[in-house]
Amino acid sequence: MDDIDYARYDRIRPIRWTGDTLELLDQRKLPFATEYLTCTTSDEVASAIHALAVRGAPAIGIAAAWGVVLAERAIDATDAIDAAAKLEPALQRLNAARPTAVNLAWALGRMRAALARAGHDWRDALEREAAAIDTEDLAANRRMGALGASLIEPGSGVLTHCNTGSLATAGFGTALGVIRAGVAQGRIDKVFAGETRPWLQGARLTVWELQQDGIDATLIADSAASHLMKGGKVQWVVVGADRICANGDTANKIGTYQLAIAARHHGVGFMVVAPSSTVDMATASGDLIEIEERDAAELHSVGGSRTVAEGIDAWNPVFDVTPHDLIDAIVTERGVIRRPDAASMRAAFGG
Ligand SMILES: CSC[C@H](O)[C@@H](O)C(=O)COP(=O)(O)O
Repeated sequence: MDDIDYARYDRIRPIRWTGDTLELLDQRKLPFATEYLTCTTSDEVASAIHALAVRGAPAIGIAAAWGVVLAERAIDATDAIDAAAKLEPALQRLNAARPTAVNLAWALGRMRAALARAGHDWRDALEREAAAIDTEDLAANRRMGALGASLIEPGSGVLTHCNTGSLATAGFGTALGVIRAGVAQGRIDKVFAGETRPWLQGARLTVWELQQDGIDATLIADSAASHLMKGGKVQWVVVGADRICANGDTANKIGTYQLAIAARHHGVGFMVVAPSSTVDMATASGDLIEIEERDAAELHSVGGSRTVAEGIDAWNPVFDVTPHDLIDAIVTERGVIRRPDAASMRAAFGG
């Protein structure tokens, strides 16, 4: 199953820990400038998450974990218990940076737990935990790539949405990892990527990432997706997730829900690919997920140039929820759940 040369996908590193600082590849400037933002405090990391300098559910969890290490460097504490109390305000500010992707709260929960277990070496324990979160995410992505690709018949076309690649994760990607594996194995002949308005993660990031790998991808306007499916050009829609609930309902980038509806209408498969850190068994269904709403200014302009008359109102929810019954497969590093529902999710993840 593992016949993939992973090293060729290692070129893009969105998150670099230097030992003293956290360097984040500034995704607001891609694809035309490759610049790293240097964070020396946890509040700088929280701001970078909020401003989308670093984005993508797994990546914001990893960045936040390193943010806790930066917070640890700034405090004096007598022991791990004292440190936990002193670090908590910084953890809460990191947690508040973005609401929808559960990976952020999950990573901070792991950092709290690591501190609670630690002895006198609590500073090293926090650094080891952040590194483990990073390493485990890369391993999960590689595993999901192989599992997800195995569902795709040779000669298929796929459509993806937003950016779920190296930029959104520790490397290789979630949905984009499946696409990379599927192309490497000769299963996928054709890749389409939606622009992903308004922030254009697909147009600015996904097709650029695939170009770095030498994988041809065709960009489409988000509004061209149903027409593409009707023409029989894609057999699977492959997307990531920001939060998967206990019944399989899945929050992902705005526009995902309408892709799932169109896919079902056209007999196209719909696959969600995300690490188990994106699974939230404490949230029963998608109705309970807080959907982030961002500034209307993201809709008023394109590339910094105003496109909308002054005085026009705009509504900018940046995620939506795909009901579980529109999902054909959820792929995590723990395996594939076909036609997910509360029972199959419980069987896979407990709770
Ligand atoms: C692998 S990241 C999770 C999602 O699949 C991704 O597409 C997404 O929605 C990210 O949202 P973003 O707002 O760019 O952080």
